[in-house]
Amino acid sequence: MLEIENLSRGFNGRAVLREVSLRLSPGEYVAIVGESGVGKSTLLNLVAGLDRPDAGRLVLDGIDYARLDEDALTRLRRNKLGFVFQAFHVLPHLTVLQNVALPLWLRGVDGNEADVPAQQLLDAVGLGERAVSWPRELSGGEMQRVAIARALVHCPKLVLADEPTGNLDPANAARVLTLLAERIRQVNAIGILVTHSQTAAATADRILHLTPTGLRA
Ligand SMILES: Nc1ncnc2c1ncn2[C@@H]1O[C@H](COP(=O)(O)OP(=O)(O)OP(=O)(O)O)[C@@H](O)[C@H]1O
Repeated sequence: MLEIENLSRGFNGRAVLREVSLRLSPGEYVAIVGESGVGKSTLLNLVAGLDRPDAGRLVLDGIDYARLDEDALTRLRRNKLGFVFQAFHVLPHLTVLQNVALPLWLRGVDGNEADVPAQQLLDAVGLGERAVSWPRELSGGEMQRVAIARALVHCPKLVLADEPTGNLDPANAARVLTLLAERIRQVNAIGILVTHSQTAAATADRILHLTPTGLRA
């Protein structure tokens, strides 16, 4: 269970999020839409533990992680979260397969053992034949698909995606969105997708609108 309770965040004295609340159970996948600048990415960054709220609680499986110290927060992110962000950090000195296997290595899975699920995810995003390529040899959209494979490989319980199909052609966008929704259901995860695309939002179970006064259906 993810509980977002009265979450507030402002920058330079200007309130962006005001007491935003949302409760999601395992298996729930929601899309958050809203005008540019309303605070969608700000909200996702808070839920991802990449930024801290000014006020409010973020509770995942009973733990208020808005208040954890950096080490504990890093462990929680590593074990339970999968992110697909606009600024995807594909590591240049690792091959495509190694990049995807990385979340498994960080959880102590042996190198060879990690290769199997990493290859499966690469196949699922249509990059099975690029496993030994280097990130510099990929296009922007291919790199984005590597980032998506990496975000899902360790079956995270909380999957967060910020405009995950921004650089993709319609066919690959559809493939990635299907994979995202399937994975979330398969592992009974909680999913939050932030997007401007109606088509992308429609792949989630429910659409929520973020407005200056909060989240509404
Ligand atoms: N680190 C920051 N420092 C100062 N202002 C910030 C910071 N992060 C976000 N903001 C401001 O907060 C507001 C909300 O930004 P955010 O990126 O969350 O909006 P968004 O709804 O995701 O927009 P878009 O749909 O255009 O991506 C914006 O006015 C932005 O300038």
